[in-house]
Amino acid sequence: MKYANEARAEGVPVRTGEILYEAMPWLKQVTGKTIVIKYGGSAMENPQLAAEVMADIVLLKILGVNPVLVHGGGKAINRAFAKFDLPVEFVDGQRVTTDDAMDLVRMVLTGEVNQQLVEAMNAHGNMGVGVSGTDAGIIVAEQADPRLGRVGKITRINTPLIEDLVADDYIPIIASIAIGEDGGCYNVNADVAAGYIAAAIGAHKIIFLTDVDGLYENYPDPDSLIAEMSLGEAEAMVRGDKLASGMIPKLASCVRALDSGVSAAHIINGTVPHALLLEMLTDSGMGTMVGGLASAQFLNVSPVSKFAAKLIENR
Ligand SMILES: Nc1ncnc2c1ncn2[C@@H]1O[C@H](COP(=O)(O)OP(=O)(O)O)[C@@H](O)[C@H]1O
Ligand SMILES: CC(=O)N[C@@H](CCC(=O)OP(=O)(O)O)C(=O)O
Repeated sequence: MKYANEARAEGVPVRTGEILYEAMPWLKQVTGKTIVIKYGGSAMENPQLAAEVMADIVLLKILGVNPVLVHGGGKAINRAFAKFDLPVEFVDGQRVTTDDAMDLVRMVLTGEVNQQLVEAMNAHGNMGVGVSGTDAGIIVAEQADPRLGRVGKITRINTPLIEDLVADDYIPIIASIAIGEDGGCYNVNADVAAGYIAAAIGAHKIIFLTDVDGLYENYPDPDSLIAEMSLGEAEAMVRGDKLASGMIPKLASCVRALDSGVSAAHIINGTVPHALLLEMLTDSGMGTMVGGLASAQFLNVSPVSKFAAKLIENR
């Protein structure tokens, strides 16, 4: 037997109840909704953290959210390229991919990264289903530019498999490989794939988990980290020349998703423990939110303004 006083003396956190309660308004906004989560290779480097991200996604599912995970694995691909002495070259955030390199990219994304995520997620109940974008023709593409080799430009998303998995309460884990209109397969940037998928399935939100705190207007000046920006501001930034490699496809994807009716796009730091939960279920939120607001503001704005922004976003 144990007395209640002893339990308290061991430090039952009084704040826990308040924290759980704080989640209620946010949960009401997202429960039953489909959220596309793009998990980038940069934020997956620590396997322990990656396992925690998978656990958080399962928790969101248990709470009634329908997550659809789209993943990259650029760093793992770079390592494989180094092993086979293949040159790593990017043009506007897209990897130049020869025919031989394509086999390696597919092997790493579908055979290695995808299955690691499935394994980590399914340690918490068998909800995760790993698929390649080629399965059931989820991602269909054609050659983007002959100079990039087998890099795909997405022409279509076939949604039935994703929708069936979600309806059956599974969590799709999708590797960014596309089936070619002309046969074969294509390497598709995972940010781009996530934006197209979010648009095609009519997701409520899209969240990019990366390895920086969000989008910086003048990277890496810490004072230029953007808390909120409108669709118009994001479009202007994509058209401008300030964005560097990794953020070009991410912000362009935010724009595509918002243009297609997704209510908000977030770029957050996936290396912060429980970043997804903090963004989705707390008053403070995290990172950069695109959409729903008229003008860009920086992170040192008062928390009240972020709170108001969230309310507007969720209308
Ligand atoms: N304006 C910017 N704001 C934030 N990060 C930027 C910016 N420009 C370039 N970056 C770089 O983008 C990287 C994230 O993109 P990337 O490496 O492709 O990540 P992921 O694997 O998550 O897709 C950051 O680590 C950072 O170095
Ligand atoms: C065409 C293209 O660039 N494809 C990407 C696919 C993986 C990816 O996008 O990974 P991250 O999300 O980690 O960046 C690549 O080969 O790196």
